[in-house]
Amino acid sequence: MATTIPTTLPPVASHYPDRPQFQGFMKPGRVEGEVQNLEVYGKIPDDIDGTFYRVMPDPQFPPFIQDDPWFNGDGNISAFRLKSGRASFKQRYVRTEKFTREREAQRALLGKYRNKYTDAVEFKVRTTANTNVVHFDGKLLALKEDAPPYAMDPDTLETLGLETFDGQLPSLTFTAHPKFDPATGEMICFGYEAKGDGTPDVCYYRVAADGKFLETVWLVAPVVAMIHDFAVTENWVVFPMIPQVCDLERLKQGGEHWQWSPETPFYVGVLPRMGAKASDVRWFRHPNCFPSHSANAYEDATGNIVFDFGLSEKNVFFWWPDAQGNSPRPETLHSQLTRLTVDPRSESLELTAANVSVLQMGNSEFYRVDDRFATKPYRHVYFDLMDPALGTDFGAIVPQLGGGYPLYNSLGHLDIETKHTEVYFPGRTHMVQEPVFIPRRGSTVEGDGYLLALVNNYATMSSELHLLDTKDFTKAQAVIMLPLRLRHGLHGNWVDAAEITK
Ligand SMILES: C=Cc1ccc(O)c(OC)c1
Ligand SMILES: [Fe+2]
Repeated sequence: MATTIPTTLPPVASHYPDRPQFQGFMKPGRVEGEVQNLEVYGKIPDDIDGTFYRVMPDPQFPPFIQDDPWFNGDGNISAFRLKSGRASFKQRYVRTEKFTREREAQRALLGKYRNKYTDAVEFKVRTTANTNVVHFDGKLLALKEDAPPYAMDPDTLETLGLETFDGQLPSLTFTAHPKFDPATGEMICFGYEAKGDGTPDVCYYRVAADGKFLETVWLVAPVVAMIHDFAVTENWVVFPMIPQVCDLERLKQGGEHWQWSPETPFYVGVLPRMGAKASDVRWFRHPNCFPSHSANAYEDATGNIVFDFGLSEKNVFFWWPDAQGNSPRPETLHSQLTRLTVDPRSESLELTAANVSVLQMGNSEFYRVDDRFATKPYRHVYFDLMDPALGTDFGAIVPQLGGGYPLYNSLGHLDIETKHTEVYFPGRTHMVQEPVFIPRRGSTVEGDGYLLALVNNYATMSSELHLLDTKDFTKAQAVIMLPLRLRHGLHGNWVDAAEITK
C-alpha cells in the first residue's frame, strides 16, 4: 500500500506509556509465532478436537495518545489447537490497514479510540479488529464494532482482507457480537453508527450460512449510543443500548467518542427477526443502568421475550466518564446476571422493576451458553465471577494488574432450573478471561461437555489454559501452560475440527 507520511507527525516515545493499562500483565506482548506441544498438567480428553480462537488488543507501537484506553490496541489473534490429548498455539496480528501502515511507518499513526480527527494520517478504515473472532463460511472474521470484519485463514491466521461479503455488506459497521442460528448456521448481525461516526442509524442484516445476504433493515435509534452486544430469539431481535453517547462535535474537537449519560434511559430495541420494516422497531425504556454482555434469549410459552444478560447500576466503562468527569471507582462495579422479560406487543414502552429479575447475585461477566441452545429455551450458563472470599492473593496481583478491569477470579456455572451455582477457583494468584463451551463428542445434552478459559497467572506472569469437564466443574481436568504472557483480551470461540474442514 502506498502511504504518504506527512513530514510533521505527533511525537512518539520508544516505550509504552507509564500508565496502568500498559504495565504489568497489560504490557503489550506483541508476539507472533507458534509453539508446538504445550506442557499439559492432567489430561486433555481424547474426544476434544478443535481450535479455541480468541483476540486481544495488543498495541504494536507506543501510541501518541498517552492515556489511550486498553480497548484501542491492534487485534492479535491466538489459536489454541487441541487434538489427541495435545495442545499447540499460534498467534498472528490481523493485518488491518492501521497495522500495515504503522508497520511501514515504524510508528503509531492512529490517534484516539474511535476518533479519526486525532489521527496523524487519513485512513480508509481505521479499525483494530480487536474484539471478537468468529468462524463463518470457511473463514475467520476478526471483528470490532466500528468497521467491517477482516477475514483470516483459520489455519495459517493469514489476513485475507477486509470482508465485504462480495459487496453485499450494506453498513459501514459490523457488530463484534453476531449471533448464529444453531439449526441453519444463519449469521444475524447489525451495525450501529452504520452511516458513520455520530449517526443514529442502525443497520440490521441476516446472512445465510453460504454468505448470501437474506435481508437488510435500516433503523433509527433514539440516541447515538453504544450497542455493544445484542440478542436473538426464534422470532425477535433485541438491541440493548449502553447509555454511553457519541457527539460528532466532541469528536471534531478531539474529544472522546463516548461519554456516560446518566440522564439517558437504558433503551431496548425490539424488532421482528424476519421480514421487518423500519417502522416495526420498538424502543423500550428502562431507568438508566449499564447492560453488559448477553447470555442468551428466547420466547416463553406466552410469547414474551426472555433476555438474559449482565446488568450493572454504574458505568462499567469508567474510563469514559460523564460530562462532569464523574466515574465510579472500578472496585465498586458489580454486574449481575439479570433476566429481562419483555412483551413485544405491550402497549407501553416503559420497562420497570417488574420486568427485571436477578438470576445470579455474584459479580459476573462474559456469559457463555452451549451454543446449540442459542436463541432457544435453555438451562445452563457459564461466566467469569469475582468472589473475594475465594482466597485470591490481591497483594500479589494488584501491583501487576495493569488497569484494574476486568477482574474475575473464578468461573461460574449456573443451573437456571435448580438456581444452583458451581464455582471453579483457578488459584490464589490467578484471574480468568472469557470461557468457551465445548460440547462432548456424540452428546446432544445441553451443557454436557467442557469449559475452556485462558487464565492469567500473576505469580509466573504467564498465561495458562484451564479445561474443566462440566460433570466435575470445580476441578480442572487439564492445565495447559503457555511459555508467555497473553494480555487481557475480549472474546473468542471454539471451532470444532469438523467445522473447519467442511
Ligand atoms: C467490552 C466491550 C468492548 C466494547 C467496544 C470496544 O471497542 C471494545 O474493544 C475491545 C470492547
Ligand atoms: Fe463484547
